[in-house]
Amino acid sequence: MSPAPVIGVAVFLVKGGTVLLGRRRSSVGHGTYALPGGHLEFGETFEECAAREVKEETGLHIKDIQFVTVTNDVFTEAAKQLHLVAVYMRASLADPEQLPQNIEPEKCDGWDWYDWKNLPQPLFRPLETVLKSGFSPFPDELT
Ligand SMILES: Nc1nc2c([nH]c(=O)n2[C@H]2C[C@H](O)[C@@H](COP(=O)(O)OP(=O)(O)OP(=O)(O)O)O2)c(=O)[nH]1
Ligand SMILES: [Mg+2]
Repeated sequence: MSPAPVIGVAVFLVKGGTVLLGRRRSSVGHGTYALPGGHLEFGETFEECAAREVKEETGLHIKDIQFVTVTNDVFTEAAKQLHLVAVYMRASLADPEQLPQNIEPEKCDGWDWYDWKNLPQPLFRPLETVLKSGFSPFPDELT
């Protein structure tokens, strides 16, 4: 039988015209740039999951957490079949001075801020899907 779809929550953490990205070391999307995020746990709201995952992966505290968009991707070429629903949230730093730390180096090569108009390549496929749809995490006045 096919495995059940998995629910991920990913966060567009924005600062000026930049977003926080890290290169994945996980088997799914290894070597691609992705947003901080992780799997929704039982009983969590999307906002709770976003705040928890960003804290666990980068040490950063976030605020103004809002739902922005959702993707639905099926990875069939991987050894393990994966159907991924990702809920994207947007947030900002609770303290603009706080710096990201690479708390889970086995999962990520490190975090950095990237200009939205000049993103690194390759991007994690679900994130690529979001971009291709024309989505921007920035309010009109910043783009
Ligand atoms: N981190 C992250 N995950 C994403 C993005 N887009 C997307 O579909 N996802 C999906 C992939 C995963 O199946 C799911 C969770 O992300 P993850 O692979 O970082 O999971 P994780 O190990 O940090 O989570 P956990 O099992 O510790 O809770 O969300 C994205 O841009 N960033
Ligand atoms: Mg993660």
